[in-house]
Amino acid sequence: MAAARKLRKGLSLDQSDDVSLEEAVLCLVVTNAVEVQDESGRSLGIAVYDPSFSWINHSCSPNACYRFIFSPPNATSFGEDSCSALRIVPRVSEENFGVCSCSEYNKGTEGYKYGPKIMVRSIKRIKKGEEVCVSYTDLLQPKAMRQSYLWFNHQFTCSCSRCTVSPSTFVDHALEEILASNPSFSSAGLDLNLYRDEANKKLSHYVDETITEFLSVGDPESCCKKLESVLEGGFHVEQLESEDGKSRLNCKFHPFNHIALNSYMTLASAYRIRSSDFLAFHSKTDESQLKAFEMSRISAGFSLLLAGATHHLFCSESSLIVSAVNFWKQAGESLLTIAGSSVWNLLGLPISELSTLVKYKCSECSLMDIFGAKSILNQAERTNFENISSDFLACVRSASPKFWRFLIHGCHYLETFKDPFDFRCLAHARCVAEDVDFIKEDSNCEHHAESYTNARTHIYKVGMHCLVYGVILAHICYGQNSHLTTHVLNHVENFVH
Ligand SMILES: C[S@@+](CC[C@H](N)C(=O)[O-])C[C@H]1O[C@@H](n2cnc3c(N)ncnc32)[C@H](O)[C@@H]1O
Repeated sequence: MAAARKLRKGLSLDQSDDVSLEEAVLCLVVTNAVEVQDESGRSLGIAVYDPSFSWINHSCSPNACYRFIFSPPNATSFGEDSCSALRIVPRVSEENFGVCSCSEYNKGTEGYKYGPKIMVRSIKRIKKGEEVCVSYTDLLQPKAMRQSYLWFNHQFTCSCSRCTVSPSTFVDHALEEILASNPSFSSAGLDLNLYRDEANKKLSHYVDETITEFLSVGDPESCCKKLESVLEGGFHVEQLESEDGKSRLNCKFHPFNHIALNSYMTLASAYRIRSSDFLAFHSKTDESQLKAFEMSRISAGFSLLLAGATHHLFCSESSLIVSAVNFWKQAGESLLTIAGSSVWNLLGLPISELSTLVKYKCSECSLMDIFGAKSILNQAERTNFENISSDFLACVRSASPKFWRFLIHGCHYLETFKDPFDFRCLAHARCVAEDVDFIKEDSNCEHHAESYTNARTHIYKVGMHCLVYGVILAHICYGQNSHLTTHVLNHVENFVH
């Protein structure tokens, strides 16, 4: 703004041009600014980078992504001091009228002092001459929501291949999918498409309100109740005329529906908070430790379901890799927290069992052998990523049913899934544990100890696979030295040693 005023003065424009000039500057900022987020995804404000970044257009199926680099490679903390160094300081000089590019800020001894660098990386093969695009919006939203966000925030209508293809892509269809849980409705041959929009709008509003209330008031228990009751019980769309009078259409979200995905994310964090609150506000009796453990289990269950559902979508739309990184990482961390919990002592498994656990090697894929030599990252570049990906999925798919029921015991909604990767049987049949009731009080019984050992081994195995796979994806999106890659590698190494 200062530069623009100076320019106006230089051009001898009169004061009446003030408003339009200031508007023009604000438009320039709004058009070209990007939200800067710290390493944990917290918004720090907006910044305008130089044209090599701000020339990049949006696509809902982008071939590149970006990240911010905050500190020199050896500085890891983000405390008070580094925060003050992150203030974006305007600089005015005669030549450039105060427009200071990020690359300039990062030069020389002042390097990294005034703001984060931005780095753009390809996430797909880009042919010579092909336009490089990033995403300006959340790619796990259905088309109408993406379009409305882009219109209100950037004033354009996206006409990328994902938005214009007809019929819509599998992912866009899936993100809005609802299921009729009313058999008479399905057999009447009525078209569910007619009700999809109405149902999605109505429920999206309710779920958004619940999540907003949770974020502002911070009552995780009420949030869990509300979200689970919508996910499990479904909802009524409207009264339908049928031959035998009026019948109600009862709908449920498909697990790929964007509202369901959003709810899983919220439920995973609400259960995590409930678990730590429980330990903080109750005396450390065996009972309260088991209760807190139950909440951590369910949180991990939602994380794993979210990762499984997103992976399915990612297989059709590879630009969802950025979401996949976060969800696999989150699922891996929650599972390893469960595997390393001291509560297993109460279930008859001494903590010493952990050392046998970490020696575990996967016979079906190389993912478990990598630590020691961080060669998987180089391997991921050399070998076919699809092979690594399908080996990984085969492993976690075969191991998950061996602990899934243990993990989700006590959560009615999660009990409707046979395992976190099988979306065929869906909400129709409840797959409640029939064989072993894992959480029994007589936990010293040999039979249970054996079941717990198996469950724990498989939780550890799948947790490790998820984290390592998350590292591989993070390596593709953010490069070898990214915060995420380092964070995940440290997490795994801490666990192993
Ligand atoms: C950061 S700028 C991108 C570069 C800009 N196209 C240019 O030529 O300077 C953002 C603006 O570009 C335009 N834009 C970006 N992606 C677009 C797209 N997919 N379709 C239409 N306009 C787009 C919008 O006007 C948006 O506000």
